[in-house]
Amino acid sequence: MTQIAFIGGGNMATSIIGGLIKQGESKPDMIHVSDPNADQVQQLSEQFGIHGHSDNQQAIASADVVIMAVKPQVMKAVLAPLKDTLSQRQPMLLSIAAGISLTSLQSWSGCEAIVRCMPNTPSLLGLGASGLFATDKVSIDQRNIADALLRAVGISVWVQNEAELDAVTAVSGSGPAYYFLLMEAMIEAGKKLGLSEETATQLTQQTALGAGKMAMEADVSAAELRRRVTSPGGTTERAIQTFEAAHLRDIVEAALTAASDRAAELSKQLGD
Ligand SMILES: NC(=O)C1=CN([C@@H]2O[C@H](COP(=O)(O)OP(=O)(O)OC[C@H]3O[C@@H](n4cnc5c(N)ncnc54)[C@H](OP(=O)(O)O)[C@@H]3O)[C@@H](O)[C@H]2O)C=CC1
Ligand SMILES: O=C(O)[C@@H]1CCC=N1
Repeated sequence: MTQIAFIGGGNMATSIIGGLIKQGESKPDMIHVSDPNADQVQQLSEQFGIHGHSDNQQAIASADVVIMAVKPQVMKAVLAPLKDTLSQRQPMLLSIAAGISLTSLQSWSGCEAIVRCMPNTPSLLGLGASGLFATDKVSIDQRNIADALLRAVGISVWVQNEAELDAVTAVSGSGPAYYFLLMEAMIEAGKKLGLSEETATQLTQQTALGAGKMAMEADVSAAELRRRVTSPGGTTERAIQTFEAAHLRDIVEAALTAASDRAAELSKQLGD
């Protein structure tokens, strides 16, 4: 079975480790994690029964796959002391960092087989959405391993060129935050209309879940599902008119463009 090392044991690593174990995709004994925060390492080892390390070198010592789950800003510094070992051992490197290019990852790690991936936090529940892109040095077997790792926590989609990962970041990487923002706003508005916080929260959460599930399961578009809620001359029509008058679609486009631009900017700022 594949030995996996996570460098960085934060939010995303926790989500993916949880998914891998829950789905039986990996045995706890085959997973190593390293993080400077000793409490975090202890918590992960206790929760999942995996090997915890404070030293990144120890974590990667026998890894077939090294998953880089640190913030983009520290990626170069984290890889520098590992470069000799990685160059010599040549595991597959899988980076989940926003906006760190394959060229930078290759030059900082010395690895040849590299997969860039953009997951999202619902991976914790097995409901993640990940975009992946691989160098041509990644073998079919390694590609299948990367795909299986991410499919253990949701769906995986391979993109055709590296630049598309910036768009994936904007749509699904950051996407959960947009839905949470809308939920925050609906709960606030519900309270202003007289509901208790608890009731507004319950109704908003269940409505988000129901709408998401309907969109997934229906054989018609989101636009058609929206039309079916919208009675002519009714309440939804008024709300939708209000959103359209405030140019919601333009706002969404501007927000996603800003996220995608930021991913590209990070790659320029943090690259060599
Ligand atoms: N959060 C999200 O929704 C998504 C995040 N990503 C990407 O995932 C990556 C991780 O994000 P996220 O999990 O949210 O971030 P977190 O900050 O939760 O996790 C990063 C972890 O790396 C640790 N770390 C810092 N320095 C080192 C080091 N030298 N060696 C080992 N570990 C180290 C941090 O420790 P400490 O806190 O002590 O510094 C922290 O625990 C980022 O690159 C981000 O772009 C991708 C998709 C979605
Ligand atoms: O906000 C970020 O930069 C990371 C990448 C996608 C989600 N979180």
